Amino acid sequence: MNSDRAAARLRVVLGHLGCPPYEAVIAHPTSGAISSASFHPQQFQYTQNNNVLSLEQRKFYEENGFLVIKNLVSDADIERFRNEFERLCRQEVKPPGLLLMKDVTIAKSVYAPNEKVITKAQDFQEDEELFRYCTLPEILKYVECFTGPNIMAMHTMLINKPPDPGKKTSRHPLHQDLHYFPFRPSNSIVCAWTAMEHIDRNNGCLVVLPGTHKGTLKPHDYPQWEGGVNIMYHGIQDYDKNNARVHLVMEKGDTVFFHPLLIHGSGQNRTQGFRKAISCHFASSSCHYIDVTGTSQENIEKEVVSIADRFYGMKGGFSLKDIWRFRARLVRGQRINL
Ligand SMILES: CCCCCCCCCCCCCC(=O)SCCNC(=O)CCNC(=O)[C@H](O)C(C)(C)COP(=O)(O)OP(=O)(O)OC[C@H]1O[C@@H](n2cnc3c(N)ncnc32)[C@H](O)[C@@H]1OP(=O)(O)O
Ligand SMILES: Nc1ncnc2c1ncn2[C@@H]1O[C@H](COP(=O)(O)OP(=O)(O)OP(=O)(O)O)[C@@H](O)[C@H]1O
Ligand SMILES: O=C(O)CCC(=O)C(=O)O
Ligand SMILES: [Fe+2]
Ligand SMILES: [Mg+2]
Repeated sequence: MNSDRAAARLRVVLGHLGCPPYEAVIAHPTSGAISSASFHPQQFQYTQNNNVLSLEQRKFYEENGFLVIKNLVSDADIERFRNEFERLCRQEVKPPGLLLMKDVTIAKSVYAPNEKVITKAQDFQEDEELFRYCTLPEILKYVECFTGPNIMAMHTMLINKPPDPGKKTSRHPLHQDLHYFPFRPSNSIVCAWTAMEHIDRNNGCLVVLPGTHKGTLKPHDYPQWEGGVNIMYHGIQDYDKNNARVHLVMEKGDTVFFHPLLIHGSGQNRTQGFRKAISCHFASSSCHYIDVTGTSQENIEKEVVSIADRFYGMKGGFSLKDIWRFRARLVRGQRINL
């Protein structure tokens, strides 16, 4: 009997015995009941055993490489992130390490320090108000399902996708986030991305290729786009065009958790609003750094190191690993390797 059928049968049997539903049985592994592990030997590769995800949710992530949790972050918190982002853009506060990035088209036209020129605020680990996002118990509860108990916040972003300036530069090409990360194993890394308003295809929602997390890391480079491409927006050149693209329509507060090998991107913003999302990449602190020399990640390492040289004045001697170690923050449990 295959394990799906076994699980279905168990549910029927337990139902007859008046036992709680299958998920609840998983929640009490010490009660002497049969745990999910004994039913799915080696079946779960991308999620950890705990009692947070339902069997359905676990299977969905295992199969697809992402999971949307509706209404996870409160309106009040999102309002706070929005206000803080505006303060950062007006440069009323300047937390150390924060990178304010402009859209390539906008950077070359006007400049005034306000939220209409900033495409992305990155590395807000020293901004107490925004970094709250990475410590929200409702976020970490899910993150733990992928990373286990020792959790580092590795990379933070508030994305403020501008109305497309007419050159399609507001798009983010299809990519795998792992391309940017010099640490492994990939299954212990997860991105949390929360919609700060209603997001659909009109304002450039996330687009995912379900199941691509089961593949390998692909070579990335700048796409050949006529209108220009933002710095470091590398894309995959040769992904399977037959792969179904799924557009994630999300409401304010909805949060998607996704695997760093999942191929994703975002389309152009055809509205006049600045489409906002906040995100953090988390990793188990027991992950280890790798040397990317001689791999497809060498091109991004060179770019990151040169920006860090310029930004932090780290003249020479610093590796990608040093840059990551310096920006990473522990959010739960113990700091081990990272
Ligand atoms: C320490 C770094 C760690 C990063 C880790 C990344 C991991 C990511 C992992 C997660 C996965 C995430 C996946 C991702 O998200 S990948 C995207 C990640 N992007 C970045 O990290 C970008 C970081 N941005 C910056 O550092 C600054 O904004 C830069 C240095 C770019 C400009 O700085 P600043 O604003 O102070 O500079 P300026 O106004 O004096 O202009 C200087 C020159 O630069 C030109 N210019 C400006 N903007 C852009 C642009 N957008 N595209 C192309 N060019 C641009 C500008 O026209 C001018 O050129 P020119 O007129 O002289 O020719
Ligand atoms: N033909 C294509 N070849 C390569 N990448 C594409 C192609 N079409 C879209 N993409 C990329 O896929 C992502 C989303 O595509 P999507 O089709 O949603 O956006 P769009 O083309 O900007 O807008 P729309 O199709 O809604 O008019 C973006 O990252 C975009 O860069
Ligand atoms: O457009 C977005 O919000 C997501 C962009 C993205 O995937 C990234 O920055 O890694
Ligand atoms: Fe990404
Ligand atoms: Mg399209």
